Amino acid sequence: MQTTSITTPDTKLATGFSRRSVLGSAAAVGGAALGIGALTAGATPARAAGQRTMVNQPFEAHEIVRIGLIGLGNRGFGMARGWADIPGAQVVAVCDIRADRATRVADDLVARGKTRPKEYGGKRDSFKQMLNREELDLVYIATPWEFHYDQARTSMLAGAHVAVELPIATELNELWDLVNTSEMTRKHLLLAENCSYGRNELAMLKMAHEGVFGDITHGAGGYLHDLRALLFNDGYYTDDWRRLWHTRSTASFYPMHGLAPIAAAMDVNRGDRAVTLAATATAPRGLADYRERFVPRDHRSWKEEYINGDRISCEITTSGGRTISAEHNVSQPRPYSRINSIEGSRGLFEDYVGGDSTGARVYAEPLHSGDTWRGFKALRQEFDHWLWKELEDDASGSGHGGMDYILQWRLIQTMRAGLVPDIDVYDSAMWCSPVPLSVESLAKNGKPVEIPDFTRGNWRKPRVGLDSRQTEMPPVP
Ligand SMILES: NC(=O)c1ccc[n+]([C@@H]2O[C@H](COP(=O)([O-])OP(=O)(O)OC[C@H]3O[C@@H](n4cnc5c(N)ncnc54)[C@H](O)[C@@H]3O)[C@@H](O)[C@H]2O)c1
Repeated sequence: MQTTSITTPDTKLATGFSRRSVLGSAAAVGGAALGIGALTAGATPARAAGQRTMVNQPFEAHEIVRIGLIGLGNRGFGMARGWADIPGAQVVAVCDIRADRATRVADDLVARGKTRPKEYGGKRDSFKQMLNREELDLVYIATPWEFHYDQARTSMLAGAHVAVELPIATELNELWDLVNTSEMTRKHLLLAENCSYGRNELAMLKMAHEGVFGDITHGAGGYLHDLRALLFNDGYYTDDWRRLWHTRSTASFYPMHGLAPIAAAMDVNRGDRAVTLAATATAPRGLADYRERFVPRDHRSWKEEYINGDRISCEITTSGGRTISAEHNVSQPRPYSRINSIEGSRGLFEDYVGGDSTGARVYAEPLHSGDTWRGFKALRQEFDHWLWKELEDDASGSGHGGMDYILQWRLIQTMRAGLVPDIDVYDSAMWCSPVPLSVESLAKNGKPVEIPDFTRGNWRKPRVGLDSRQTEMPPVP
């Protein structure tokens, strides 16, 4: 399936994406566009004229949401069906640098009874042609990480709201540039963080907000997923893009799946603020060991050197005296876990006990006593989020236990009804900031570095986010 080579360092340099920038240099691509220049962790760039906050900014109401998709590999193909199935959403255009993948998705949607979307592809910047020609309300981006920033920024400048797969960008000035572009264009950009809509995560959020755990003091989350077989599978990640990141940088590439729900439960950017991050990295052992045992000697991966630590741990502090541990490890054998645990003055919750999320346990006063863990089932039922009560049947069978569908339904609902999105550009930037900040902290031998206040002071105001009030999906015209 590997027809076009796009991930060699040389072609990347041609797009403005350089190896040095991945290593945490502040001199990456887009900052110059809005005059950001080189940034260190704590610096806050001034707002340009005409730029104002997107905090509490509702979407304009859309009768129908016209969606364009960029990147139609593993993730994009699966999500295309979900987008097309949401009431009042239409996938009107699809784009992949590999044109055959655009055709595959278009064929699939037609086979499922949908109108055929326009196909774009063949070139690295075919997405620009799509953005120029199509009237799009929403662009969804599921390309390799190195393309997210440019594609997201260009989409907002073309007049569309944007949902981006993890991470929205990998450099600090790119994160700032996305914040600034969103504020300037009045277009929302959000991380398509499906795990924020996990059933346990949303129940945990509601319990945190209703005081079940008392004053929250600590949480832990992350992405612990044995990806070794997929990373070395020739047919999976296009042109090896994900494995190659492990040759370029020592960084926490992808902790957001576990970090985002914990940050939401702590009201980060909505009453509290993440202020410092300190990172540690273990030696890189897992990928080389796997290759040694399972990959033939003539495989191209034998030319690679893996430099990313197997486990990158980030300790985050908040202005409210809380701490968050955010972990990343995809290089060692282990059962899957996003950790997902939280504790406070009256109790605690732990997910992924016994290997998966069905083993979640809780202990909270005055309900529980005697040093004995209780199962989470009854409390989950009591604190079940309205989205799950409403959409359980529709979501069943969709990706990642249904949370992909819930994310998609809720985003389309907020767009159609003209509501404030649950996740905004500030949440997205904060959740993705461990990517560059872990590099910066590691370069300083693990010293804490400042996490920027992407809200520029608006974090103090408590406001609604994922713990939303129940509202209806507008009827389809
Ligand atoms: N939220 C989740 O649960 C979840 C799950 C899997 C993947 N992801 C994310 O989705 C993204 C894609 O991952 P994947 O596993 O689908 O990778 P993939 O390699 O299967 O797909 C990437 C696709 O992007 C295309 N592409 C590359 N450059 C392009 C360009 N300039 N224009 C248009 N298309 C381009 C490739 O041809 C390929 O089809 C990643 O960011 C990944 O982290 C998220």
